[in-house]
Amino acid sequence: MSWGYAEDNGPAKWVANFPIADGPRQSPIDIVPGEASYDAGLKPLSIKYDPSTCLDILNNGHSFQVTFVDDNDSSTLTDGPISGTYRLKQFHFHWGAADDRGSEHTVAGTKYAAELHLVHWNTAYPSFGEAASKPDGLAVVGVFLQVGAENASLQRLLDAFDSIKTKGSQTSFANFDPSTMLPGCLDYWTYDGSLTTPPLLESVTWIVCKEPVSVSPEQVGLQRECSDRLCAHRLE
Ligand SMILES: COCCCN1C=C(N)c2cc(S(N)(=O)=O)sc2S1(=O)=O
Ligand SMILES: [Zn+2]
Repeated sequence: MSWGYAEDNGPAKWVANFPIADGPRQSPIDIVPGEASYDAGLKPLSIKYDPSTCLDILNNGHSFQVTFVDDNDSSTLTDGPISGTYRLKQFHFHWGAADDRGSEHTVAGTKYAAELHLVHWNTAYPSFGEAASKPDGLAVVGVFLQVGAENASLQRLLDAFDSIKTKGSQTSFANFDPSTMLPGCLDYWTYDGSLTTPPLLESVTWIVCKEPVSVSPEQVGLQRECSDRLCAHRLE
């Protein structure tokens, strides 16, 4: 039985096959702004994405994921809390069964409708696979999605959904600029954590944007409706 979000294979059961679930730096967490310390030494994020590195969109069975060419420094994350250059590898979303839940991180207990994760790996290591197991190997930028105005950038992704209905299917997806998914203000919280799904590796510097972006109720509904076909998880 592989991991998922049902009663018999959900987060409470992951520790059986992935003991690191009980580790010291597991994600997601509840971010309590009042308890976060301000670090004047932290720099603003420097994000530079090249749409031509966008490769394909695939249904990995838990969500849909847009993968990028990462054999050069065309799409990178630098500065912020990290040192060195991290390359964009993929982005994906987490959403739930209803508009009032779906995000993985919460802010003082508040859940958002969904959460975007932009996954980058440290070029100090020879490959993504190598980096994924190092304590400073990955940096994931998290963006909360809240229900409101329609998100034109997300619509292009949702339109691509129709061609990846079954688990494991993928289709080419070109010239998408993920920076169109970022909020106007890139203020962030940061902490050392892990992958939020198995293998739960404790290799992620989390960079969670304070400002959410909007999605329309129809778009969240479409994402949810498609999630049945994507056999994506239901957080509750
Ligand atoms: C060699 O590859 C091992 C890890 C591969 N990945 C597996 C995940 N479960 C995963 C979860 C991620 S999340 N939800 O914490 O961003 S990113 C990510 S991932 O880095 O793409
Ligand atoms: Zn994720």
